[in-house]
Amino acid sequence: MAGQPRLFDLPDAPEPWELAAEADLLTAEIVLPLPTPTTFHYLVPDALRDLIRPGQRVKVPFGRGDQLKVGFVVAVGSPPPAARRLKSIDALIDREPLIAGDMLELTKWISERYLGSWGQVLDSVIPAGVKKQAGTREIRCFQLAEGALEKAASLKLPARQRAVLEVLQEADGPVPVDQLEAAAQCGTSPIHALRDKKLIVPVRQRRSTMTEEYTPAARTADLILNPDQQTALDAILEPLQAPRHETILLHGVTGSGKTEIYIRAIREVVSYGRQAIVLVPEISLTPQTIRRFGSRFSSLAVLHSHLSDAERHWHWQRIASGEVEVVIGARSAVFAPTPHLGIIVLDEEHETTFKQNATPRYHAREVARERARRAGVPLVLGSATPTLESFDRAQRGLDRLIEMPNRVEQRPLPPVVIVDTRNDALVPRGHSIGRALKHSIERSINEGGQVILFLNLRGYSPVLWCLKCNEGVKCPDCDISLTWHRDRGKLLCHSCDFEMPPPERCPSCGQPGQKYLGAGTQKLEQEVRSKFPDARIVRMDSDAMRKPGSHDEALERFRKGEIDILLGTQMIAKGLDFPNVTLVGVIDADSMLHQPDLRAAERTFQLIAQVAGRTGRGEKAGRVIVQTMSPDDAVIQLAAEHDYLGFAKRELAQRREHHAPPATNLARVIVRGPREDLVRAEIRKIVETLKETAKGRGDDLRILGPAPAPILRLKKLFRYHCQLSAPTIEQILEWWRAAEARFSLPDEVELTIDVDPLDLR
Ligand SMILES: Nc1ncnc2c1ncn2[C@@H]1O[C@H](COP(=O)(O)OP(=O)(O)OP(=O)(O)O)[C@@H](O)[C@H]1O
Ligand SMILES: [Zn+2]
Repeated sequence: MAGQPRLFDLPDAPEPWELAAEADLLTAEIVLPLPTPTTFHYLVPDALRDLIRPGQRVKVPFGRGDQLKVGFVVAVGSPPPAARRLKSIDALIDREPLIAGDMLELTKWISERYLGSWGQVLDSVIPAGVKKQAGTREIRCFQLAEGALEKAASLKLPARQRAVLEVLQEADGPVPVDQLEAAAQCGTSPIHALRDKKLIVPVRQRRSTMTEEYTPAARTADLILNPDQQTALDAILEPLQAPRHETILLHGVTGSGKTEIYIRAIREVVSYGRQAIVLVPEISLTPQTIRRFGSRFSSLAVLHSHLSDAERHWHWQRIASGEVEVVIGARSAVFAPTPHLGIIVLDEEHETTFKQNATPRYHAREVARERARRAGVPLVLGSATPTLESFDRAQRGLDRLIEMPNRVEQRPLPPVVIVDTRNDALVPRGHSIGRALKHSIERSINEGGQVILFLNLRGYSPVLWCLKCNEGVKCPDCDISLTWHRDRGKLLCHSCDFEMPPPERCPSCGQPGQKYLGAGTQKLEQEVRSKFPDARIVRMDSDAMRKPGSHDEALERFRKGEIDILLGTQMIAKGLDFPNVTLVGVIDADSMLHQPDLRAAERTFQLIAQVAGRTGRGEKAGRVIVQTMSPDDAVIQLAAEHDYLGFAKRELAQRREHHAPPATNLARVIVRGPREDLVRAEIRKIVETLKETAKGRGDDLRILGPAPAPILRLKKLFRYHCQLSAPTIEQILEWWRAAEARFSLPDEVELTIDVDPLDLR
């Protein structure tokens, strides 16, 4: 800020009496959900003076036509020095602020860090159910008027009216009419009489209509920590007790007992009267974790994606009141309105679902880091396979690294056997399960163990191949092969909602003779059933687990031993802890490896290590079979050796060489629209502007592209992209802001900027 402008600098300076009048004006600074970084000042009408606070929504006239728009109040104060002729706020929407001051500041930070508009961030951060006050109802109540009791003492009142006054005196606050009638054993007339005498006054209050009571799970005792766990816990307790902010990366192999450490650290936080937020990848996928927390803490709020608006609002209020000790939730739970935050834990730190794939494109880990920093509390990141971003930070001493290289009770990590499917007797003939894996499954089941089979592809066949065109049948709206879902008799696009019955002739050349290629989980299920007719089998993927609760139910049956083989997509790779699993089979390690993505190797390593981690967790030993056509690939070999450090070292060197994260920072610009020529022309202009703006900002700003996006057409729109890279994120942000002001896009073309992109398709 340049300081207060002096009076004579103003084009037409107000007369002194105008200024005096302005001194008494109250204005509010408002952000609107528009794609602009600007805030707007409005006059606060007298009627709202005592009611208006930051965090509330208001309706304000906007633009030439004074169209009413909804915005958030972010500050209240005297008019800004240079402001002239301000418009007035039209109406106040919320009685109470929807968001506290510190969280307002955090949303502002997000809008800056991820190049979004503050208004849009605010709008998306506050759940719809909270805005609507879903699940609450306005109730007519009565309370005592001021001095009512003294006044009543000098009056002769009928017994019923006295009874009403007594009830209100005892209640010490507003009482709903029906409750008042019941407690005073009267009808409405004594109440109305008292109101007419001005002894009681009506008030409206919002009450929850939710009756759901939280039933705590059966309590279980704490485990005795082993020395590794104790060391890790001590490292977390130190900043916790100080208290100060520190980010701790807990790199512990699968089954090293990380959850128990979180629980102990949170126990400490709760003993200070503070609250904890635990972020997990996708809540409906981790019922076990929730149950574990539920059995250790008396008040829990679980924020999962199946909540109704009313339930979400109810939880939000419980959390804001401070009564909830632990909030567990997916990505957006990082915004839980805990009044006295004590710690944030982010489990399975490597999961990509922590990054939001729509505006605002924030990463929950970075938001958690910023929130924890502002609150002066620790952030704990846990994973057996940390992202290279987090591992690199820790190695450079920016965050604290704690290693837990061993499983609890000295259990060994399972041996991993790599099977080369090129020489298998079955796989080249179209089977998904090769000979070695088949024998291992038989042996495991005969010995009373359970089996997990992993294939990261849902549907029956991923491709319907035309032998004439030598091409798969694609979605008419996307550049993506349609997947055959035999159970529904349809070809589906996994990107949009398109579906169609399988065509008898190739839609592109009109010739018959098409072939289904490859196998998804549905085909795998069929093969497993025919190979192991006596086994009890369950398939777990988003098609099979569509009903809320079905996932939890299937896992419960697996835990009880009612299922022999659990097969599925990455849904089964996450955090499951079943002691009787003696075999894990990875059907196809290559599909992930050959993706055109800078993180393909990292994802392959993570997935193999994580699925492998589901076995050997109990008394029985476990083993893992990885089927691949690239048995010599270094990544697959390092995963088989459980060598995270070796992998990280190798991959970090490669990223450095290719100027890829974490050696550099990226932002991806995507331009899309219905006309390819327009989109291409616009991305070229944008790149030109970016190149010009980069001049004089140092030679380490780089721009890649423009180029067609790997999926050129998606949901009917053509997509082109480019990538900005720079040594620091601040450089990227400043560069973009300087260039952005100079873009002017035609209406049919949309632009998205994705800071720290994870999805590069
Ligand atoms: N100190 C301990 N003594 C005995 N058992 C323990 C101890 N700590 C944890 N366990 C048990 O070890 C198992 C693995 O622990 P946990 O699930 O916390 O591992 P994790 O590190 O989170 O693994 P993953 O990364 O695979 O999810 C659990 O069944 C847990 O109850
Ligand atoms: Zn599609």
